[in-house]
Amino acid sequence: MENLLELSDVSVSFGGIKALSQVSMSVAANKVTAVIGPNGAGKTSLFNVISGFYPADTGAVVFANDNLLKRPAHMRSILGISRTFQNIALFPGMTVEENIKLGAHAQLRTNLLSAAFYLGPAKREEAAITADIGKRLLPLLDLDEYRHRSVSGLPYGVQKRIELARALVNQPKLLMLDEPFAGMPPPEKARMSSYIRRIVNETDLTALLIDHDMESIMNMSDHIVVLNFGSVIAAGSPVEMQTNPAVIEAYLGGE
Ligand SMILES: Nc1ncnc2c1ncn2[C@@H]1O[C@H](COP(=O)(O)OP(=O)(O)OP(=O)(O)O)[C@@H](O)[C@H]1O
Repeated sequence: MENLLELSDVSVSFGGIKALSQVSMSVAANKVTAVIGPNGAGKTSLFNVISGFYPADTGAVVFANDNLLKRPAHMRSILGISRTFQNIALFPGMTVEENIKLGAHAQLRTNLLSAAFYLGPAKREEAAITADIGKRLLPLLDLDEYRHRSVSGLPYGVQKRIELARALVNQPKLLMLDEPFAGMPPPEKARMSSYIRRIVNETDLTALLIDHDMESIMNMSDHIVVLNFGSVIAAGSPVEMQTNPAVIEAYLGGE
C-alpha cells in the first residue's frame, strides 16, 4: 500500500514538556486514518507539526517524497495539504458559495497587484473556481440547494459540510480533519462519517483525522494510530485497536 504521508521519529517539546516523543506513523493514500488518544496525548500537536504551526525538535514528516519540516507552513496548501479546524470559522454574512470560494485564495495565482492592473486573469481564475464549486463540490456534499443562501441560520451539520467543501476547493491530496464530529448528535455524526467516506471513495483524497468519538472512528476508519503521553502505543485496524490491551489500558487508566 502506498503511503502519502510518513512521520519518522518526530519529537516536539515545550520547555520541559514533551508533546510528542519519537512519533513514527504512516498514512496510506486514499484511505481514512484516525489518530486517537486520551486528553493531552499529543493529537493536536501532531496536527500542528504536520501543518507547520509547531516546529519539530527532531525527525521527518515526508509528504509525497517531500520533507515538510524543511518547508515553510504556507507551502502546505500549495503542496496539497488542507485542514479543517475544530470550531466553525465561516463568515455568517456571506453566502455558501462565497464561503467555499474563500478556500481558494492559495490557488489564485494572480496576485493582488497584477489584478489591480489587469483584471483578466484574476477574473478567469475566479470563474473557473466558481464553476468547479458548482459542478464538483456542491453535488459531492449535497449543498446545491444552499448555494446562494447566507450561512447564518443554516443548521450546524450543513455548516460543517460547507467547511469541508471549502477545504476541498484547492483539490488537496491530504485532508486533515480536526474533530469533525465534535458537538454533533449521533445522526449528524453518522452523516458526517458518510460524507468523509464518500469524498475518499469518490475522489483520490486521503483523510487524516483526530477525534474523541470512538464509535464514529471505529465505524469509518481504515487505520487507527493511538497516542498516549506523546508516544504511539499502537496502530492497526479498528478491530485490532478495540482489543489491544495497551489501548484499553490507556483509556481506562485515564478515567
Ligand atoms: N503551545 C503549547 N505550549 C505548551 N504546551 C503545549 C502546547 N501545545 C501542546 N502542549 C502540551 O503538549 C501536550 C499534548 O497536548 P495536545 O494538545 O497535543 O494533546 P491532545 O491529544 O490534542 O489533547 P486533547 O484531546 O485534550 O485536545 C500537553 O501536555 C499540552 O499541554
